[in-house]
Formats: sequence, structure tokens, C-alpha cells
Amino acid sequence: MINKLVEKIKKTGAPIVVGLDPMLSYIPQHILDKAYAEYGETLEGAAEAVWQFNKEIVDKTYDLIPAVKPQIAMYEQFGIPGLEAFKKTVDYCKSKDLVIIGDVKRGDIGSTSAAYATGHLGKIKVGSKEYVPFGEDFATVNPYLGSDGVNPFIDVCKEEKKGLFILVKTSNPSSGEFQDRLIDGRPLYELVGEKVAEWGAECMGDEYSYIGAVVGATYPEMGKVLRKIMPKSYILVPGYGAQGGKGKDLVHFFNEDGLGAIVNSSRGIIAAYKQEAYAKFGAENFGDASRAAVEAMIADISGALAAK
Ligand SMILES: O=C(O)c1cc(=O)[nH]c(=O)n1[C@@H]1O[C@H](COP(=O)(O)O)[C@@H](O)[C@H]1O
Repeated sequence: MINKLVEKIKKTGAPIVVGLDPMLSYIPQHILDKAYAEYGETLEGAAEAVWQFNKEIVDKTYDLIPAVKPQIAMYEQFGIPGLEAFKKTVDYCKSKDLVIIGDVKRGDIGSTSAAYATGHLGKIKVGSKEYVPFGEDFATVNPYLGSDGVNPFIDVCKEEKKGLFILVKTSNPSSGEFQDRLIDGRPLYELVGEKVAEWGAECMGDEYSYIGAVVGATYPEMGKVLRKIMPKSYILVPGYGAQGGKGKDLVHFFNEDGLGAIVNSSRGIIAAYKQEAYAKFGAENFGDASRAAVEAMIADISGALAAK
């Protein structure tokens, strides 16, 4: 799957991911009204609105981008109907040939991680039958439990040709509270980065490893150091747009080959119609606003890389 991701990034010229993080407050009234008229003001109604909202954004952007990243919390908040909307979104994106990064941030003791890996990246046997529960291509993984919490994910990736993005340095303001703590004079995130490089060396695709890392756009200096520590790992870079990251901050997350990083924006794309810059589209044409925001993001990042 890493080979497909790299190929699609090359083909689209867009090292970006659209984050499908729907909140009811981003969904235009006409979509909410229609969903509530059909299902009532229920969890089912909310999930239907989420699904219709996602579908329009995917329809308006899929030809420009290599990948999407649905964040499962945004679906789980609507309970079982929300999870059904998550699965529908994954299947629809797959039908559009997009690479799907399941932002699930899992990680537990080995046996539990194995079940998470099966659910999100693998297949489950039920009697004589086999099922694909959620079917994402990549999953985000929290490495805090250590190798035995990560290895079951790696095993499933090897078997299914899937991939991981392991949290190394997160984008949020208090990420340094633990991640920057010095251990033998080195920050913890560097030690985790070294471990990702070690896991990744065993899991190579054609050019890049299918064991990648997450490093926030909001910490460009740390991104520069981590890029060198993990030269063969793709870095998923969240924090662009709504969290303040800009194209010029991101150039050192990329390798000299112009590859090696994929930048996520969620609210900045899916709720673009609410920003002043895209207000002219109006809520009715929110998908066109998202397309324009994707085009602007690609231009910003490619411009910064060209100027590097
Ligand atoms: O793993 C992630 O994707 C992630 C890691 C991180 O360090 N920071 C971070 O923001 N994220 C996710 O990236 C998305 C960012 O959303 P926006 O800030 O709206 O672009 C959310 O889905 C977050 O859960």
C-alpha cells in the first residue's frame, strides 16, 4: 500500500491528505434538514448527514488527492450509526481508488493490539467465512506501550500489505509534556523516531517503508531532525491550516526527492466554506469550496518545495 500511496502522490503532485473529521457544526443546514426529515433528529439522522457531507467532499476532491484520513472519533461520537457512516465512507473512498488512512490511534497490550489490527487492517474469520471489518489501508498507532503493542499491527501489515503511521511527535500544544522529556540527554520523540526507523527497515516497499510516522506541522524544527532519523519512513504531518501550519514550515519534512511526507488538513478543507476566503461559494456549494481549498493547499506546499 505504501507503493500505491507514493505512486498516487507522484501522479497527483499533491503530497496531501484530506482529513474527513465531520462535526455537525460544519455540516450545511440543507444537508441536516434532509437527513433529519428522513431519520428524525436521531443518531441515525446525524450519521446520515455525516455520510452525505463526506460523499460530497470526496466527489469534489478525489481526482486531486492521493488519500483521505477519516478520524474515527468524529464517527464514534454518534455511536453505532456513526461507525456505520465511517465504514460507508471508507468503502466509498475505496471505490474512488483513494488510499485510506484510518486515524484510529490504537495501541494496547499485544493480544488487544492484535484485535485492533484485525479490525482496522486485517480480516476476521467467522466459522468458515472471512470478513473485512473496516478495511482501511493505513492506521495511526500509539507506540507508548512499547514493541509488543506495535508488533501485532506490523504483523497484519506484512500479511495484508497495509501500513502504519506511528505517533512520534504530535502537533498539539502540550505534546512536549512527555514527548520532549530528556532520557540520557535525548528527547523521547527522537528515541521513538529511531525505533520507527528500526521497525521500518524490516518493512520496505519499493522506495519507502510501510511503517511511517506522525510528526506535527506545528514543530518544524523537530520535523527536520526526525526527517534525518527516519529517512525511509513516510511522515504524516497533521497541523496544517486550522492548527497554524503553513507550506513554508513544512519543507524540511520532505526528503531531497520531494517525497517522504504527506500533509493533512481536516477543518481547513472540509469546513472551507465557513472561511472568509471561500465564503463566496456559500453553504450550498460547500464541496466546491473544499475543492478550492485543496487546490490552494497543493499550490502552497508545491510552491514552498520549489523555493527550497
Ligand atoms: O494522527 C493524527 O492524524 C494527528 C496527530 C497529531 O499530532 N495531530 C493531529 O491533529 N492529528 C489529527 O489530524 C487532524 C487535524 O485536524 P485539523 O486541525 O482540523 O486539520 C485531526 O484528525 C487530529 O486528530
